Order: sequence, then C-alpha cells, then structure tokens
Amino acid sequence: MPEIEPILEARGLTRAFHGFVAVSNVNLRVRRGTIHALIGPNGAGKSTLFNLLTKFLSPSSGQIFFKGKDITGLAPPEISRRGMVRSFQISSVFPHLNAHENVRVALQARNRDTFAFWRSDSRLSSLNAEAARLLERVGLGDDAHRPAAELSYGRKRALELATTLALDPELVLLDEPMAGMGREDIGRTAALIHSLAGSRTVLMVEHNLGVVADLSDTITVLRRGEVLAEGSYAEVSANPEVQQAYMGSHHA
Ligand SMILES: Nc1ncnc2c1ncn2[C@@H]1O[C@H](COP(=O)(O)OP(=O)(O)OP(=O)(O)O)[C@@H](O)[C@H]1O
Repeated sequence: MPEIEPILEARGLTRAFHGFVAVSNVNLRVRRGTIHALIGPNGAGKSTLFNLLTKFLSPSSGQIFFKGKDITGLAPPEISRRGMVRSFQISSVFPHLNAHENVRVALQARNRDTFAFWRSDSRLSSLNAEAARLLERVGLGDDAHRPAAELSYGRKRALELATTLALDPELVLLDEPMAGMGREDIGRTAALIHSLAGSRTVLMVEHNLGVVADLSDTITVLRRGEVLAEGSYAEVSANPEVQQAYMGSHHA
C-alpha cells in the first residue's frame, strides 16, 4: 500500500549557530489527522526544530514541505495562510479586550474583512456566534466578557488556543501547551487537543511526559539535535537509548 503523503515533512533539516549544530539532519514526517509530539532532554534541539518548522528560524540546510509543497523559503504569515498555524503566532492576546473580543479579532483576521463588511449587522452576529462557540469549546464560555488581562495563566492559554482555532488551521503547532498550567487546566487543555485530532493535525513540543503519553499518536525523540527514536509512547519509552538520554535530566 502506498504511504499517504504526510501533511508536514522535514528533509535533512539542519541548523548551526556559529558552528554549533543544534539540529542535525532531521527527517520528520507528520501524518494528517494525528497528534505528534517532539520530546527530548534539555538542549536536545526541540525549540530550534520547532522554530525551523514554523519559519521563525531559517535552516542552514534541508527542506520543509507542507501538503507536498516546499515551504522552506516562505515567511510565517504565508504559511499560516496556507493552513499551518503556530499557536500564539498571530493571535497574541490583547489584554484590554475581553475574551470574546479577542476571538472575534482573530476571526476577522482569518476572513480579512474590510471595515465596512465587518460592521454589517448580519456579519457581526455570525462572527459573534462563532466566537461564542469557540469560547465554549475551550471552556471559556463563562469568562467571555472578562478582560483577557484578568484571566488566570491557564485560562489565557486556553484563550490563545481559541484564537488559534479561529484561524481554522489544518496543522496546529503548539509550543509547550501545558507549560505553567495547574492540573485542572492541563486536563481541560489535553481534552481539547485530543478533540482536534482527526479533523486537524497537531504537532507539539511538550515536556509533560504524562500528557505526551496520553495524547500522542507518534513521538519523535531528539537528542543532541538528532532524531534518536520515533514511534508510539510504548515504543519509545521501552527504548534503552531513550531511557539513557533521559537519565540525569529533570524530565526523567
Ligand atoms: N540562538 C542560539 N545561539 C546559539 N546556540 C543556540 C541558540 N539557540 C539554541 N542554541 C543551542 O542549541 C541547543 C538546542 O537548544 P534548544 O533550545 O533547541 O533545545 P531544547 O530541546 O528546546 O531545550 P529545552 O528543553 O531546554 O528547552 C542548545 O545547546 C542551545 O544552547
């Protein structure tokens, strides 16, 4: 059976900083509709790889393909128009706007409405309905009219996720979505990420291995800039080299 084309593919991706190779010849294939996690001990190159894939950094060599097209030379706004959105990329939360208004601004950005169109009553009510639906989805229905600045850290991250989803991405890239969250917010965010798979694809860097184990279809383990192992959580966690790589790291 021919292999289905991956939604995102990296070939020979390499990035050096003044001679130090932080990401070395990484080949990665992210399958459509799956949740794919990048893990690895401190300094393994996760952030650098994530920044390369989302075009925040340029590779020293190698290529990136999204939906079969070479996007290596494209800037972040162009790849987001094509359906690959890094959470918090465009959709930074405006602290003085309330949660509902923040999501509406993101919806407006997606639709690139003209000001006149944006003001039309029917347009406004359909945007309002969609914003309310997205806020419910991330568990912020009751906080819709609170200024973003007043939301807890975890709730702010949920709002960021809602504004990301407002852009209707095919591929969502999440940079440590659970960082700084308490247990309740982690549970809620994990359920939300889980619900995205199928209709969307998720690629995330995440340190919380419990979350990674529960959510991921595929895990790529990096060590010293290289892919050390790839597979399901059961596969990679049983790999002695992976266990070795995590020894002595605070993630162990
Ligand atoms: N701009 C830079 N200049 C020089 N070295 C860098 C730069 N960015 C990253 N590095 C180095 O590249 C290596 C990989 O860093 P990176 O932040 O990608 O790792 P990481 O796996 O995300 O680590 P952590 O889990 O600690 O966030 C590290 O040794 C780091 O010091």
